[in-house]
Amino acid sequence: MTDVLAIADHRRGELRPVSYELATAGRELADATGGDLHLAVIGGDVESFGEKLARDGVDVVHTVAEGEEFNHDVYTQTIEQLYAALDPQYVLAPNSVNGLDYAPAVAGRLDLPIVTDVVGLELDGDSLVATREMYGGKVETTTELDAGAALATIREGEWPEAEGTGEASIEAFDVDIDEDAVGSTVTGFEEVAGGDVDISEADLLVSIGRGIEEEENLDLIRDLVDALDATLSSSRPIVDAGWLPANRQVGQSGKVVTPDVYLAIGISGAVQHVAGMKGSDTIVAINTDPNAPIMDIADYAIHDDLFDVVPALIEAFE
Ligand SMILES: Cc1cc2nc3c(=O)[nH]c(=O)nc-3n(C[C@H](O)[C@H](O)[C@H](O)COP(=O)(O)OP(=O)(O)OC[C@H]3O[C@@H](n4cnc5c(N)ncnc54)[C@H](O)[C@@H]3O)c2cc1C
Repeated sequence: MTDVLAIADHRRGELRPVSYELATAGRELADATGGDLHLAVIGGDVESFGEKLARDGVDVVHTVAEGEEFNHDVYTQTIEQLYAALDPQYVLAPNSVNGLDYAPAVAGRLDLPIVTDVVGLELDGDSLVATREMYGGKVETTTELDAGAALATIREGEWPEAEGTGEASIEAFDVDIDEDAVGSTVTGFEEVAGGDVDISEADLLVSIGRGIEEEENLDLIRDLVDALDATLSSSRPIVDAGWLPANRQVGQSGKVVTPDVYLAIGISGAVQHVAGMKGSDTIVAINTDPNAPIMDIADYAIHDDLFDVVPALIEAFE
């Protein structure tokens, strides 16, 4: 009982990036326990998902052909049966909408301690030590679980995605679902306003904050977005003001994004914002305040007025 079982996440026909992050977190934990990493994908196009998930560090990918979309009862029953068959020490799930739906139920059924929204995991002797954030990221806490087994949900964007093509075997797992206990099904999706864009999938984000001052200045920013062929996102005040829809918000109460480039324009870098974008590969910040927290984490900090810099960037990129 030293293995780790991680559960991949998918929605609307696509594997979510956290699936590959789970592979990294699971590998690290399995290295510490001395066990194997099992990565399971439940439902959807399991054949193609299985191949995609067979990345470096994964020992076995278990594919469970049960339905297309997430279903609470199918997931809880399946994970219970995977647990019985594989006897893992630890179970990892995403701290996503789906993960938070089924993980507590699974922990209850398996009588496992659960720790959610984890940003770090390590072993200390026989104890699992989980790092979590409190007070909007201002305080880090550690939770020590010494039960010898546990379930943890990991925060998206905290571990790098596993890469490469490993030597994982891909095995179909036959599950016996009690249909009488399946109480709900996904019948469809309804987009919220502006829901056509998923900023968490973007490679290049132009993100704006209160520094743009007025809604009409969005036109200037949209010109830059077009010139860069980028995707527009924002800090929370922009959404609160109704200038952009909620699906554009980056941060603790918005989305976690991990683009190749994050261009922060007139954003101060409050902890709640940084929680959503610190996993970006390259951070570029434009700010008149050299002491703004965003300047500390920026790879390129442009200490200047955005109303001078943005037109110059548009001209250069057009
Ligand atoms: C529970 C909770 C959850 C939250 N969740 C989120 C979240 O998910 N996402 C989020 O973003 N926030 C969130 N917040 C809010 C967060 O605390 C900050 O208030 C917010 O991120 C600040 O947004 P901002 O950087 O756009 O604005 P400000 O902090 O006002 O920063 C504006 C920046 O623009 C710069 N600036 C001004 N004029 C110019 C100019 N002409 N040129 C260049 N720079 C200029 C200023 O120097 C300043 O640094 C949350 C808060 C709480 C309490």
